[in-house]
Amino acid sequence: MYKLLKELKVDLGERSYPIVIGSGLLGSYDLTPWVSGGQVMIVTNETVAPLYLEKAKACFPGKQIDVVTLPDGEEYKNWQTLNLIFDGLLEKRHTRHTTLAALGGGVVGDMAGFAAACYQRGVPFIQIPTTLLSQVDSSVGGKTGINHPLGKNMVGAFHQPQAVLIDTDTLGTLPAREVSAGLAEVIKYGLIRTPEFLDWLEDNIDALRALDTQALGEAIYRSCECKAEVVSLDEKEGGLRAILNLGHTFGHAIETFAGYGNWLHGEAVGTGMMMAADLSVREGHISEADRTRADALIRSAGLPDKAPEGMAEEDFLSLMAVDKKNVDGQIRLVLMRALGNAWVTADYAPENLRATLKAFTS
Ligand SMILES: NC(=O)c1ccc[n+]([C@@H]2O[C@H](COP(=O)([O-])OP(=O)(O)OC[C@H]3O[C@@H](n4cnc5c(N)ncnc54)[C@H](O)[C@@H]3O)[C@@H](O)[C@H]2O)c1
Ligand SMILES: O=C(O)C(=O)C[C@@H](O)[C@H](O)[C@H](O)COP(=O)(O)O
Ligand SMILES: [Zn+2]
Repeated sequence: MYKLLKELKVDLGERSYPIVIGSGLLGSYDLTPWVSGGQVMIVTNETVAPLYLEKAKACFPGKQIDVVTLPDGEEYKNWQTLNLIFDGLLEKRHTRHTTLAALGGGVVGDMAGFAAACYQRGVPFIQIPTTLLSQVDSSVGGKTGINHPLGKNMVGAFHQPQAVLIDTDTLGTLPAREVSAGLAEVIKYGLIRTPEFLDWLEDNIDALRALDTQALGEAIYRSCECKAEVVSLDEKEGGLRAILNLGHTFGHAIETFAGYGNWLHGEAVGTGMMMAADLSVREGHISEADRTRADALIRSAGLPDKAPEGMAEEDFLSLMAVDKKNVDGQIRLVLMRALGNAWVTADYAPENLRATLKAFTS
């Protein structure tokens, strides 16, 4: 039997949905109340399927269950792979009353969610995230999509899930590097909106890296609570939601430069947050001591602190020029006024941005 740890709600009126957090959920938690028709298509990948597919199937008793198994990797978050989902849906005669279920990390979740947004003009989907990063971030909030060779997440849709089912037991099989990547997004919540969470993270970072179940449950809950609140206030990133992009303008440039493969999303975001902290110091918003504190926490999570070898200032500037937050050709960045207080702005000195880029490139 499962053990429920917490339940949260993303409050979006008729599109509201629960985030259920617990252990032993896969295999025993009944997800059929969130399935309106008789068909379910589980979208997963070749790494996750052997680990959790059979258990996931047991969450849909009485339903016709089909499966699409995608190749594994950020480099497959593209049109060709997305098409495999549509192929599977059509081959198995799934109608507009089907429900998709994303079983895997953020790559599977973003692609299955986008497929759900598009298939027969939109069908419901459920998120069953199995990485730390997807449990604390990508499964919540309805951003779905794929990458383009010229820019990260450039094609996509807002499409909210019916429910998010987080089984913390799945983290037991997650490689250490992926745990560190997930911690980048966890730290992000402390830096953008919840300073007291930063204190907690400093005390618990070693326990988190060691996969201490109690610490993980708490970090997942507090992260989802912060994300659910921000998304509930600003579903489609009219303003506030952009703070969830702390470190991402730099980070997405790194991922695109690296060809979506060598750098994990969380690693790029970790370095990107250090770059945002650096620029926040240069702009006179936070102190050198604040920056040192943020950097120490990011490093203690096992994250890199320099841009990829061979990536130059000009590479950053040309890749950041296509960022989705840009307005009228101006690069908008998420900066910090204090640790735990972020906002999006185009109001910074270009020479300070250049100095930041110089400091992180070799
Ligand atoms: N939609 C959003 O709001 C949002 C938020 C953050 C990130 N993202 C996106 O999420 C993606 C990154 O997600 P990710 O970090 O989960 O990467 P991922 O989906 O590539 O998963 C990381 C690796 O872990 C494997 N894996 C998954 N679950 C496992 C488990 N329980 N045990 C062992 N291995 C497991 C995967 O197969 C993969 O090899 C990026 O594409 C990023 O852009 C989206
Ligand atoms: O949910 C959001 O909003 C975020 O920005 C969360 C980010 O961690 C995530 O990486 C997201 O996919 C980035 O979105 P994008 O719009 O910058 O592509
Ligand atoms: Zn992210």
